[in-house]
Amino acid sequence: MISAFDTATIRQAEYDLVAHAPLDHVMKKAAGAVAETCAQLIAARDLARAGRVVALVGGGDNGGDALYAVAMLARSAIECDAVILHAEPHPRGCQAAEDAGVHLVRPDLSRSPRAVAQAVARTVIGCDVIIDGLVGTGGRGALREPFATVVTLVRAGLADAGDRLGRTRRQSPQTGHRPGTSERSRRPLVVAVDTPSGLGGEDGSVAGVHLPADVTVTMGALKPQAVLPPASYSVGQVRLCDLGVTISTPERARSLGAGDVGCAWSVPGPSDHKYTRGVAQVVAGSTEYPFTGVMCVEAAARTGAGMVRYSGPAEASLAVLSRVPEAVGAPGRFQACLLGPGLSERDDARIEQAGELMRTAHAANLPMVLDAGALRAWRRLVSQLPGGEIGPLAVLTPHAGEAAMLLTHLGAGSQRGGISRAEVEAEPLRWATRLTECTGAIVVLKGAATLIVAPGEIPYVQHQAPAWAGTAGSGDVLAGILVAVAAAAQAQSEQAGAELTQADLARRIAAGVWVHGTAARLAAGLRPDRPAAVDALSVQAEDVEPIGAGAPIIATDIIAAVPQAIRHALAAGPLRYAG
Ligand SMILES: NC(=O)C1=CN([C@@H]2O[C@H](COP(=O)(O)OP(=O)(O)OC[C@H]3O[C@@H](n4cnc5c(N)ncnc54)[C@H](O)[C@@H]3O)[C@@H](O)[C@H]2O)[C@@H](O)CC1
Ligand SMILES: [K+]
Repeated sequence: MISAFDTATIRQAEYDLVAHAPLDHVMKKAAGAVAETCAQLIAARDLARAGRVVALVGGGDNGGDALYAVAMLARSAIECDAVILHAEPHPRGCQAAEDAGVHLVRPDLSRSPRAVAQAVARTVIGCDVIIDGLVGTGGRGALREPFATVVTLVRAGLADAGDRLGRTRRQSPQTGHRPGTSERSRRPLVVAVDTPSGLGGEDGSVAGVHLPADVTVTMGALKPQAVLPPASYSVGQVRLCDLGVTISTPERARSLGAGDVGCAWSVPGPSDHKYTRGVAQVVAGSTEYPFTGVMCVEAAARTGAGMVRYSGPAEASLAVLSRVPEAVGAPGRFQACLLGPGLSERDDARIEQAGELMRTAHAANLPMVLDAGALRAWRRLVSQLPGGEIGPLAVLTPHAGEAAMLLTHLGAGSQRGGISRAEVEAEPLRWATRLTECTGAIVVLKGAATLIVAPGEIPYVQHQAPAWAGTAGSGDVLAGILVAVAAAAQAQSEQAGAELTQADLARRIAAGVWVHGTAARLAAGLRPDRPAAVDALSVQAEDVEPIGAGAPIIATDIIAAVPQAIRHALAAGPLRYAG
């Protein structure tokens, strides 16, 4: 499990720590982790020269960490510059850097932000690693000048360096030149100290310009921006430097790893059969989108449902049964239902069928997953339920556009108008939480990082899915996985004679999201675990997964990889006891 805490909580824990240990001692430990990361990244570049590091230094202890880090690197014969961008930089850090032979660059801070930024850009050219020590946990609000312009110019330079490299690669057929690994990685890598400067929102929102990192070496504990989107899209690989702080307050957000999923997963024992493993009922597809159900049903079956029942248009039933002959067309007992993929609001017969199953599930307190068409038909479907309440075991799976539509419909926006998709994308945690408050349901807000939020619970955020997973049908596969997970959870509770709780269901749903993302990674040719290496300080440079790593996939590739993803989770989970 990866846990992220509020910045103020972590700062307090660090204060408590430095009350018992000298601050410089703690800072040197932090700086040591930054220096080690830089040295490893440079070593992996396989350079004929020693390598060069440039630190961008602000006025606080974040800048102090950066100064101590370059001091350590300079002592191991790496060429280092430190660009001092504050009138009063950390004095002992400056001294340490100077003593170690670091070249201190002091742009004239009385000049325009652009002139200062150009001085920075000149220093950065040709370096291998940029250490971002402008602002850390002491940052307040959007970056001020000259940092904002410095960051803008450095970002532009990095993008340009990437483009030039791309052109070289495209030219290779004419020149016969094949860029090697070291050339591929010629763009300077950015190592953020504690957090990329400019990212400070406690809810993952991003205000103003920031410097995205390839690796973030974070101190003490993970900050919210390390896991919460959209900020988390800019932290790169996160490495935790364990300072030995103790935090007893609840997390701001958590992410399940393979071992947690292995623990949460229902596995069949010798006395199990299809009904005790969970029967999933799927209502998907319509005359407009007849074949959506194929993906939902196959995904549910491959996730390990004991049985999958399917209701949909006649032509779709044939397609479902030809692909998954194990599916059952006849209605009957079920433990969780999935309503909505490929469901058209104009298909009255199908909406009526979905409504009937929803009433059955609601009356029996069974989990139900509401996706796509069922979210669009919210008013018609939910108004049929007693009190118009969907219940705690409902799982809503909107993407940002659907969440905006639903929030608008529920009147969750401002007085003047509804919520836009862009607003949800800018503050996904805020709006997922709002949606869960309005409905009482578990909300799975889909995106590059998917949030799983239940009322009053610590939100889960899962980052496994590569960008290639954003493809037609991927959401249908997720919905199929989730209904199988929900059916298994319900079946297990029935066996134990206990009520399935919303908190338990939310955790299992997060595990289902992990399986979907991990299956997509495997399908795309990536290794199952995203190299987040949060507690390993032995990173290899190839662990820094570049944007766009992997290869294109289609939704059915994800389904095919589901069993392998589950196998990986179970292998990382506990050895179960038969008793
Ligand atoms: N306190 C501790 O126990 C430890 C702190 N450490 C480091 O210290 C950092 C926190 O240090 P500080 O509290 O000095 O704070 P920071 O260094 O994060 O930020 C303070 C500096 O940034 C400026 N600043 C704040 N908001 C700004 C904005 N929006 N635009 C431009 N400048 C802005 C302030 O004027 C000040 O100069 C951590 O992020 C971490 O890197 C680590 O060394 C570990 C131990
Ligand atoms: K920073």
